[in-house]
Amino acid sequence: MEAVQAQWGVVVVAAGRGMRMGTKESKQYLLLQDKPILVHTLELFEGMEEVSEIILVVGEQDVARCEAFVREYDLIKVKAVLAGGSERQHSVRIGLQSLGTEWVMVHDGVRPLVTQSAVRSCMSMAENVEAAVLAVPVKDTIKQVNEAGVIVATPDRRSLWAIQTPQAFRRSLLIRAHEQAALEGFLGTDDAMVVERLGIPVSVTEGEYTNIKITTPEDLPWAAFLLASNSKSKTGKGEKEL
Ligand SMILES: Nc1ccn([C@@H]2O[C@H](COP(=O)(O)OP(=O)(O)OP(=O)(O)O)[C@@H](O)[C@H]2O)c(=O)n1
Ligand SMILES: C[C@](O)(CO)[C@H](O)COP(=O)(O)O
Repeated sequence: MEAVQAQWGVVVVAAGRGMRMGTKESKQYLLLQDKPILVHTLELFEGMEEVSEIILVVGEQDVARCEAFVREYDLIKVKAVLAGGSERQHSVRIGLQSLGTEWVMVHDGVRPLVTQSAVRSCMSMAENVEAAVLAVPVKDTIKQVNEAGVIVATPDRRSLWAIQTPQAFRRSLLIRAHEQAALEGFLGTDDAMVVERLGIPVSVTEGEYTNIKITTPEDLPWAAFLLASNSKSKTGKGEKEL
């Protein structure tokens, strides 16, 4: 992997309500090791020398408490905490408008387990090709199923990847793609989609299966376990158990 050359900005989107998690508190504020999931995510980017600014996008009702987190956890790279939109894509667009760097990543606030080395691979790839996303090859056989619950197709697994964040782009490209999508009323579930539809290639960088998006209740114990394993490997205490 080539070294990352540029200084990067990150939009961390965390304005969702977490309907699939079903908790009263939005999932990004649930605690793991006594710290909100969102703070774990922010600290990962705060600690990277290639990252110079972070824009945090949250629910309107959560702006004040997130500004308090920024102070409490000394997140000096967080330049603004903004109120997001009704869809993830709207939240990204709002965040992008406030970033000043030539290169940007978009990351889900609820993916706290991404590693700095995976982020670096993605940035490095994007600096070469303009647009790159982290992803992992799917391990299961995937079926397309109709409304009656009957299998209608089995796509070739060798071409299937599960897409993660961060997703990394030259900022001007991503802004143009989002403006076009907004103009045409296109709504996708990730940022690669808004770029792909312009006919611009987006490259996949192989990431890690542990970069889970905390989405449903069974993800929480798994995330807690992974976080504990990360802390152990950092201190060297977990080697025997592995
Ligand atoms: N209007 C929205 C919707 C989602 N997100 C963020 O996008 C990320 C990925 O979305 P997802 O896991 O789908 O989160 P939620 O929308 O909160 O979950 P759900 O779909 O279960 O309601 C999350 O960090 C979420 O907070 C956002 O910033 N603005
Ligand atoms: C961007 C993303 O994390 C890629 O997997 C995901 O698409 C966003 O969340 P959702 O679960 O699709 O709403």
